[in-house]
Amino acid sequence: MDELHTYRQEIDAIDEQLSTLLNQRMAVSRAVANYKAAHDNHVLDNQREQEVIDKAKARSDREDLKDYHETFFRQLMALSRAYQHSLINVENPINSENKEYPSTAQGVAYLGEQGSFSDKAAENYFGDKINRIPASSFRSIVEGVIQGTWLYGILPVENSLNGSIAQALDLFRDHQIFIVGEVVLPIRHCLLGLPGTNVDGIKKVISHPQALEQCSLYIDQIGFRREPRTSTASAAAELAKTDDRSIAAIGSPQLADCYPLIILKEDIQNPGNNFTRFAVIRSQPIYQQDTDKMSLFCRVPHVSGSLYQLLHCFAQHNLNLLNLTARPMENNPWHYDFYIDLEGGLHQSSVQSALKDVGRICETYKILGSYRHDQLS
Ligand SMILES: O=C(O)C(=O)C[C@]1(C(=O)O)C=C[C@@H](O)C=C1
Repeated sequence: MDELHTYRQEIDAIDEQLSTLLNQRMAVSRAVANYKAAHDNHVLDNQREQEVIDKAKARSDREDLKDYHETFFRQLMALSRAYQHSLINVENPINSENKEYPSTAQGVAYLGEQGSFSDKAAENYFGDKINRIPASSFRSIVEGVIQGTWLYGILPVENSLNGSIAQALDLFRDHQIFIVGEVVLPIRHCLLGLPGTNVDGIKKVISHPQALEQCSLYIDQIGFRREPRTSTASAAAELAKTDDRSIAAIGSPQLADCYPLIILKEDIQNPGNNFTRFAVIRSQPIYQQDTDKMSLFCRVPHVSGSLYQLLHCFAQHNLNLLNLTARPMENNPWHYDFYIDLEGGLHQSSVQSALKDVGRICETYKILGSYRHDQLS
């Protein structure tokens, strides 16, 4: 028997012990995952990981092995985290019953007033089956849904010309809300005025900043002054209360049905395909077997290559990304979280495998929802 063979026998014996220990360690990690799920704790605990690494380095019997100890335990804990994520995020929702929402909650809250694009999006999604309640801000919609005042909320998340709507994405990241569906609306803007208004006499236009931006070419061509309002519908409501014919509002043609205003000019939006995507949100996720789109927030370690690794794992599992938006972390300047939409539902094995890798790579990640994409998107 040569020397190498003897060494390999020794390594096999050590590996056997390591495998036994790995079984034991992962069993404890599984118990920790259940605890964390029950107590709403994050999987990643940086402080604890540093303690584990420091202790491991101190146990090293040679100075030149300290770094190997560190890497070994870092990897071990990344695997432990991946396992915990797979138990908390993937298995539980699919296998468990979708939880009941609070019985007091009812209706769907949308931004703005009657006739806003959000109102139209809510109508398209729910029809007349459910009350539509106007709300004054994104935050009040999210808080009302979490507190059980409203069953659903509807928020614009992306415009095909202007990109992601950062404020909505940040609320998804920072609150316990989930996306359960989406609506895509073609955005057609018109110029609205009081009856008797002459376009030549208009000096100022009021609307939501997104709408003003979406009509920037027309506004600049005529030379109107722009003034932002909280929504297109609140701009229309404000105009209807005045008798000032030097002001016009910009918004959907439906606003002319809701307020005593007339359409002065139709289709003033910038040329191109202008669609807005709305997310239907709820305080509890709904996981169904026929979903085909998912949204996530991912936080990768702030080191070279980590975002590449994250994207690589979606590519490896043949999953097409539909959106990737970097959002700054509030308490950590120049560091970013990544909002991701991908093609595929949580019930698919390729998605579940990719998410196991995502859990290994990310410091933390959150599944925002698995839902059906709207045909228009
Ligand atoms: O101690 C915990 O909180 C664990 O979840 C266990 C563990 C580990 O595997 O050691 C895993 C993830 C945490 O980031 C820290 C440590």
